[in-house]
Amino acid sequence: MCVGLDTDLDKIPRHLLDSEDPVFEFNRQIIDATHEYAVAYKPNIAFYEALGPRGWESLAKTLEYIPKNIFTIADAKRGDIGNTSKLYAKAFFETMDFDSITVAPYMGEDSVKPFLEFDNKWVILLAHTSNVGSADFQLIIDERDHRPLYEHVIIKSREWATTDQLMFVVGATRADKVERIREIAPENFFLVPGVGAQGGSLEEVSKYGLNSECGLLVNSSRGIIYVSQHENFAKEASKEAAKIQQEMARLLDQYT
Ligand SMILES: O=C(O)c1cc(=O)[nH]c(=O)n1[C@@H]1O[C@H](COP(=O)(O)O)[C@@H](O)[C@H]1O
Repeated sequence: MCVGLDTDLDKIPRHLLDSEDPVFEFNRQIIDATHEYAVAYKPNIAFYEALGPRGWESLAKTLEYIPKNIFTIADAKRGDIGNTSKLYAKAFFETMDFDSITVAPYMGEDSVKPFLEFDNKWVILLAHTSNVGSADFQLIIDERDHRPLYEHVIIKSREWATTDQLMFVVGATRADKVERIREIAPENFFLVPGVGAQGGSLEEVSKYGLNSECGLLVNSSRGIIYVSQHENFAKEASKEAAKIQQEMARLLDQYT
């Protein structure tokens, strides 16, 4: 399970607003409360960027606070011409020591490759996303081979990277696609957002998406971190994280 740190000053419990760095204070308590159930944390960079320099500071402190054995994802959805991507990669892999970053594939090979040039770092490429707009481009069928565009993204990008540096974003909201995606990317890990607040089915995703290494990193952000607005919010988040993690363990047993 991956806990999404989509920390929004308008949504965190009010009493935290009196602390010196409310975003970090919220994240600190969430991390303390959930780390025994999580294998990854995914701060969504937009939530920090929106706050300007103090947001970047909260992000840096949060990254430093996450236990070192837990995988970190900079959910930044970057990707640009080669020399720019190189600096995005440097920003998230060197200046900040994230283990991975979400990358948009739209600009193609030279925009993705700079992220793959770092040892022990991962690219998480958007393949089939969880939002309604995913249908606008990702589902367009290529008449030459009748494949939707997102399948081309997966097939092509697998030529650029080994399976231990490339994951794909596969939204939970269209579980019907997961079986097919697992066929064309049997070994890659999938980052699966869209359970919880967006309504995706963990059961369906597990049924079709699990592989012998597990292969699924299931993210929930709002469904865990905003489960309570009260002073004991972290305890409630912990209970919710435990519940989801136990459900995942059950599904892992059932489907592998
Ligand atoms: O790359 C992502 O993480 C992502 C891809 C996608 O297809 N859908 C999606 O919701 N996400 C992110 O996953 C998180 C989902 O948040 P919740 O819906 O609150 O669990 C947000 O940070 C989204 O930006």
